[in-house]
Amino acid sequence: MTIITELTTLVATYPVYATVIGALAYTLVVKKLPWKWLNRNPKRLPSPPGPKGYPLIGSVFEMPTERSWIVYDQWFKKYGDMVYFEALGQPFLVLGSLKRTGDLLEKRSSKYSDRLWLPMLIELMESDFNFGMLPYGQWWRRHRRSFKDHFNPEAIVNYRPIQLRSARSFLHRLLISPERFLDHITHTFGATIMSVAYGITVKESGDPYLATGHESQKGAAAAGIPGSFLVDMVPALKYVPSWFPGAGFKKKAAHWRQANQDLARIPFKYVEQQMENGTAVPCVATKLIEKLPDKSDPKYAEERKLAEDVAAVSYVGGADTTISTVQAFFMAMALYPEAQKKAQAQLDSVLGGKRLPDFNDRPSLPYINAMIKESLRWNQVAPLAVAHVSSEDDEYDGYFIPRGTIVMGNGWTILHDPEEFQDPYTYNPDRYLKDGQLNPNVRGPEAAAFGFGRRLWVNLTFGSMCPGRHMNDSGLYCLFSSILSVFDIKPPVDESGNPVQLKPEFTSDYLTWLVPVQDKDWT
Ligand code: HEM
Repeated sequence: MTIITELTTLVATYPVYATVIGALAYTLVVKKLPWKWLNRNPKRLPSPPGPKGYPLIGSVFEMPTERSWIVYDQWFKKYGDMVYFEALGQPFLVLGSLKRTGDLLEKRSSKYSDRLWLPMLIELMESDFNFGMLPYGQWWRRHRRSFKDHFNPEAIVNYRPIQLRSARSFLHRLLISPERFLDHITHTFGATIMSVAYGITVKESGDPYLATGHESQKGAAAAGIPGSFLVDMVPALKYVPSWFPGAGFKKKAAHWRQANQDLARIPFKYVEQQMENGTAVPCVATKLIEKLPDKSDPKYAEERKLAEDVAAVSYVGGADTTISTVQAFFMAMALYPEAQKKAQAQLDSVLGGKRLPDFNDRPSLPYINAMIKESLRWNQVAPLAVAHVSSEDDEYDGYFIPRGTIVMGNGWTILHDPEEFQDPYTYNPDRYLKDGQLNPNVRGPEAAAFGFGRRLWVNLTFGSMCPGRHMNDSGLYCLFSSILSVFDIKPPVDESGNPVQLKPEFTSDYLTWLVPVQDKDWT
């Protein structure tokens, strides 16, 4: 039998193999390569500089799998501040300066604002409630508009009492069990968001809402990196049944799908019931539910889904990012006692050692404000932000960039540029201050810490994209100022009582974590 006959028999006998082989062929031959064959680059413009790779497979073996932002940073030194490569026919473009992110992700945002469609994350795990994953379009825009109503700079002022209460309860927990500070950080931010979004007061430990949230976040971290699952490269694999050898991803997807559904649906349903009983605590969800049309309205189901999504996304967008920043802050305080002392001296002079800080003190605490900036820069939580995808062929600076290119701004490179941030690996809040006040002429980390491009609605000058950054900012202020007004943060000591030499190492995940923080039991 020839190989063709063998293949035909196999395919006829086992439709699953037919799906897998067909899907692979479609992906490699039809989907990934046509721009080269169809005349989409009539001027024969070159691709931007970058590793050339091998025919067909491209740079698949050079593509970094660990701490990719550092590898891309080295590539910028070799190829310039814009690096292009292909892997298995998929084009990638990594941008290493604010000029490049500004030119493409902001000025040409109509062409560069799409998202990757990751079948594992979005379809199989049903993470589409997180509008950060949705493609650019009307459905995404409606989510963003609604989210903005609840998390814009004016709206978040209403959440200050919750943030203050959470910060004070954090201090209490820290006093009782300082060695469990990592658990306390996690609990504090989960509790704050559950209270803001759903008016729910979580349990002191073993809370089921927080456990579900953590499980959902784990799924997003695992499936959020393009290429982590083969089904992202070969979408038709999603039809493979879960009993099929090698289809373990389907079981994982089912587990995380359940967590996502529980996260989005259970607390929202709880609030609906509380509202019916007249016992609901005012929160984002109550406001969203109040605005829903009548149940008999044909638009009700769609509007309710949108409301459910918007309440839930505050957890997935806000918890891990902020928690990781606070963990890094603890490390920075232990490593840089001078910075800690300066902050404490300022707190003492404002509070007189008699009370805890509140939001009215913020203008008098420029050093704390500088610490927030430096904490976002020093350990950048999302070094490559969230990947954008180009939705049209484009010509830029004499180069051809095909539609479907995955475009990433390397925020880490931008925020560790020694020209802009002297001695960039040192935690130094003073870099943002002049005569004791925030210096408006120094670039803040907001320019690159929160992503890039037009998927934002406020403050175009920052080019910031994360719509939760105001909430994040007030949460960090509240916590940093509260902790340093009553605690000293020091490195742990060894058996002889000597301070342990700490080394800040960060993981290589989609969001970075201090090693080994991400291995802890988070519930
Ligand atoms: C240190 C804290 C945070 C960091 C570093 C961060 C970072 C980011 C980044 C890099 C993006 C994607 C930007 C891009 O596409 O280029 C993003 C999007 C988003 N963030 Fe944040 N974030 C933080 C806190 C928060 C908080 C507290 C919330 C919610 C209360 C939030 C909600 C969101 C949402 C909903 C999106 C999706 C926006 C969209 O696609 O239109 N984030 N964030």
